[in-house]
Amino acid sequence: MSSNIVWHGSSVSKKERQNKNGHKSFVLWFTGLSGSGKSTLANALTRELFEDGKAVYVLDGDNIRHGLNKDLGFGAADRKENIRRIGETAKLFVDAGVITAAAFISPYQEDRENVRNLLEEDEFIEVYVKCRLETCEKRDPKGLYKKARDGHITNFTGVDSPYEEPSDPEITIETDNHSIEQSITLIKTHLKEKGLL
Ligand SMILES: Nc1ncnc2c1ncn2[C@@H]1O[C@H](COP(=O)(O)OS(=O)(=O)O)[C@@H](OP(=O)(O)O)[C@H]1O
Ligand SMILES: Nc1ncnc2c1ncn2[C@@H]1O[C@H](COP(=O)(O)OP(=O)(O)O)[C@@H](O)[C@H]1O
Repeated sequence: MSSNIVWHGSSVSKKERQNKNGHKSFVLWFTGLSGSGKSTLANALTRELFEDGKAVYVLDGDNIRHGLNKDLGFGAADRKENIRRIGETAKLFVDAGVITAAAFISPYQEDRENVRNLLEEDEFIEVYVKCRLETCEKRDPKGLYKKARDGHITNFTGVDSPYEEPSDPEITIETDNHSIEQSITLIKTHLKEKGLL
């Protein structure tokens, strides 16, 4: 919709920022059902990387929906716009030299692929936080599944709104079977193998 706009180059490049920080910048995109463990893993990993001197930030669904995306709901079009804006935000963080952990249900494969395509190769690492609906519902950390089953919330992912599993994620964590510590180790091992840590 915008016209008559011209891109301005930056006086400090992404590479220079990465060199100053002493590491590459990229997005770890945690996707999965509500209660699967996205926020827990994003925050635990970020804490460890922060202690290790890395520049890190977490973008989290609940938090972003308090501010930047407070105008969006949970219908398919709004979820798409939610992920589009987060993708653009994550790209800015990567440009700023920051390791960015994004924790969003992001239920649609196409929307996740659009974010991947915004970034360079190796800058988007899809982490499928895989967990059986039954387990997520048992955990129900915010009581939302109960509300959805009782009909107080509609369009709830896994109940009356779809979740499309990633077809080829870089990392799959099965939080039914792995502890939080094991899950973090799996992610760090992948990042080291790829030369990102
Ligand atoms: N209808 C419905 N469906 C799913 N989730 C709901 C809904 N209503 C509120 N919530 C709460 O919002 C969090 C999900 O926001 P996201 O921005 O990650 O969702 S999405 O990516 O746009 O699908 C989600 O957070 P997590 O539980 O951390 O996934 C819920 O706390
Ligand atoms: N391996 C694991 N990884 C992440 N969370 C786990 C794991 N095992 C159990 N949990 C628990 O599951 C819950 C996940 O909640 P949360 O991180 O808010 O999920 P989400 O952000 O996907 O909605 C937390 O109470 C967490 O302690």
